[in-house]
Amino acid sequence: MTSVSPREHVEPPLTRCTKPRVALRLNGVWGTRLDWLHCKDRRSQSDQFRVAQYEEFSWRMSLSGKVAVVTGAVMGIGKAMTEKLLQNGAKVALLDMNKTEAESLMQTLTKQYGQERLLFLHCDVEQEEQVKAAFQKTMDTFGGIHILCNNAGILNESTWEKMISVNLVGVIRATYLVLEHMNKLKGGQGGVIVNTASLAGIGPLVSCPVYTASKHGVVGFTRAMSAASALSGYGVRVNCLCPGFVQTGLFSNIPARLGPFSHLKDGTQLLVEKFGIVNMSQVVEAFFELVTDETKDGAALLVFQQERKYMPAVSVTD
Ligand SMILES: NC(=O)c1ccc[n+]([C@@H]2O[C@H](COP(=O)([O-])OP(=O)(O)OC[C@H]3O[C@@H](n4cnc5c(N)ncnc54)[C@H](O)[C@@H]3O)[C@@H](O)[C@H]2O)c1
Ligand SMILES: CC/C=C\C[C@H](O)/C=C/C=C\C=C\C=C\[C@@H](O)[C@@H](O)C/C=C\CCC(=O)O
Repeated sequence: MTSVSPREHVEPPLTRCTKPRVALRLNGVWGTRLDWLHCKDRRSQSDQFRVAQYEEFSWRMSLSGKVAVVTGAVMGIGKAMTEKLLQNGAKVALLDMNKTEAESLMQTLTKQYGQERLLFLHCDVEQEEQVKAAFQKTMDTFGGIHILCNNAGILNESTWEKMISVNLVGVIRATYLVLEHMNKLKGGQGGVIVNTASLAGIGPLVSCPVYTASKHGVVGFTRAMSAASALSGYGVRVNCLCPGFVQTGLFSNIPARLGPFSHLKDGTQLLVEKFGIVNMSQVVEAFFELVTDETKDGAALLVFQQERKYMPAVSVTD
């Protein structure tokens, strides 16, 4: 039988695995990051490992009792993130500028989950003092912050400075401010940050050059912040979510959002037809994986209509 030394990384041929990653002890030897596929076909194929005796524990983080903050929480992807977090036992502080939508959503969520697990805070991620106050109010109300979802974002190439300010500077600002509470070196309990980027953070959206820049910035900041946190001992994982086209308010009336590049709207429509529309459920499952899978750090998870996949980090030193 192949014995796996604790330091050896063994990555068996992957088939789609729907079970969480586990760490296994094979006859007293721990396998690191072993992907023991629970899929039936894997077991029939597997002659590498005969598990005489194993203990397994999941890499999955439980959300029960955890405190999450979601920016841009009252509509679209942020609303779906909020609902997924609540369904899995977390307390959620919803930060958004849209009070009207918030009132309606809070009524619905309070009926379903109870008001003790919910907090809406009017907050513009462009405003340092509002973000700082929102995080403090969350700490005072729930006693901690374990998860930050930097989701607020806009698309309008006519107001490109504002787009950078919300989509990128807002993510950086909220990250630095939440670390004041989350960072283990500052008395925090550690945690995880998920930044909502986009496929446009991986490849160019020709009709949206500044939106593309903002999202590329989010991906780069995520990877660098993840490494900085790991090397500094903050105890905070940082990942980014890169969905394709999703039917939300941001994805409406696209030509009007292209500003000086509205003449390129037909090319954008072709891209939409090529990539298709991603279901919100797929976006939310990918988000949930980034939050709960504690092996994910510095990850960029791409969400397409038919699959999701991790984008390998490009190293300039290889
Ligand atoms: N819809 C898509 O196709 C798509 C695809 C990939 C990534 N994204 C990203 O997903 C995130 C959410 O977008 P969405 O599609 O759900 O859009 P949306 O317009 O439906 O929701 C965005 C939310 O953010 C809030 N918001 C906007 N500016 C804010 C600010 N300054 N401070 C606080 N809240 C603010 C809005 O009020 C709204 O509730 C954005 O970062 C967007 O770039 C969207
Ligand atoms: C008009 C913009 C509407 C919504 C913005 C939102 O963020 C959605 C973006 C959706 C798709 C962007 C696609 C970008 C596509 C190209 O750049 C592509 O060539 C690169 C993207 C991913 C390739 C990675 C891979 O296939 O491995």
